[in-house]
Amino acid sequence: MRKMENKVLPLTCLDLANFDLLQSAVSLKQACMDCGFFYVINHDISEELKEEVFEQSKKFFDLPLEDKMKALRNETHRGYSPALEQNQIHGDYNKESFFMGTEGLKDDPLKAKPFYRPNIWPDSDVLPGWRMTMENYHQELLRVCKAIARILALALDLDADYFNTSEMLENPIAYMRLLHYEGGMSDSSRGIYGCGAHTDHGMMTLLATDGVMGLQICKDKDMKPQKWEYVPSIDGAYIVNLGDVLERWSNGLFKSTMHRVLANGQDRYSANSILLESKSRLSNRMSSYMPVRKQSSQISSDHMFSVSHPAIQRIPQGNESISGK
Ligand SMILES: O=C(O)CCC(=O)C(=O)O
Ligand SMILES: [Fe+2]
Repeated sequence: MRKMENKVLPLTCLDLANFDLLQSAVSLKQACMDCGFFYVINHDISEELKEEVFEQSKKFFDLPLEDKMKALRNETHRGYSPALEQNQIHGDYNKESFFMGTEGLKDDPLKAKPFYRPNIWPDSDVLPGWRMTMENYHQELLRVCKAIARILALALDLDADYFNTSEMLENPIAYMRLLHYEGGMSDSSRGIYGCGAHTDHGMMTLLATDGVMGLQICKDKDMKPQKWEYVPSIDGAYIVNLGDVLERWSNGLFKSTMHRVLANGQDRYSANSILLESKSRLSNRMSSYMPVRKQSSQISSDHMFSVSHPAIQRIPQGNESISGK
């Protein structure tokens, strides 16, 4: 088995209590261009709620498999996904998960769309209060995502509320996932990981873990040999990473960085929320988004085509200042 590298990566910390949004945007821009991973603090999600989520999550995963299978994941990607069902680049090892998404409100035409269908829940007699805790937490994560989106918009030289419109984040497609990695050891030589190397597909992901180390990122996937660095969890902070949607919109300026989870023999629990926005999924991308020329090698070759958001036609590069609006 290959020796695991223990290097820990220092990351930018975005403080949502900082009133100087432009100052936040400047340091966030640098973090987004560097690796797209950062921490967020002063988000106002209570520790009690987060602890309750992890407790309830553990209760669910501790249920007998036959009970968990009653909430089996359906075609709209909601519900329970047993271990070894999800294969990414290499097989994920002993990872089980539970998915929930945003639901359309009563009489909302969006309700008919697959991304807004009803969730699947464990039996409330078996896990009382479970649904309410998760719905509450999901709303809180969305609130934080929207606050981060304002600063990301400023970092892209757009209006702070650019993403917070009814077409975009006011009706977001947002999934929350509870994850449980059950013991086991990763073995790179056999391609066995807690979670194989991947980038996230959405706009951004917010992640909380139970503190057991495992998440690693690879800033340069073309470097040989690849260098993987640990991203530890920090008390009171969430880990945020940008996904492929934002990398495309920004013409590759902002990074959706490859990451994976190593299993180190211990059980590990995490919860993440992946935020998409509604328009890119519900309408034809090519008619909504203007195709632009690729910017040198900034866009990875596995992207079929490059689309940038119409408003993001020219993003200040490197040291150029952000004007704010
Ligand atoms: O569990 C983790 O720490 C991260 C999992 C992850 O990257 C994902 O689910 O996309
Ligand atoms: Fe991920």
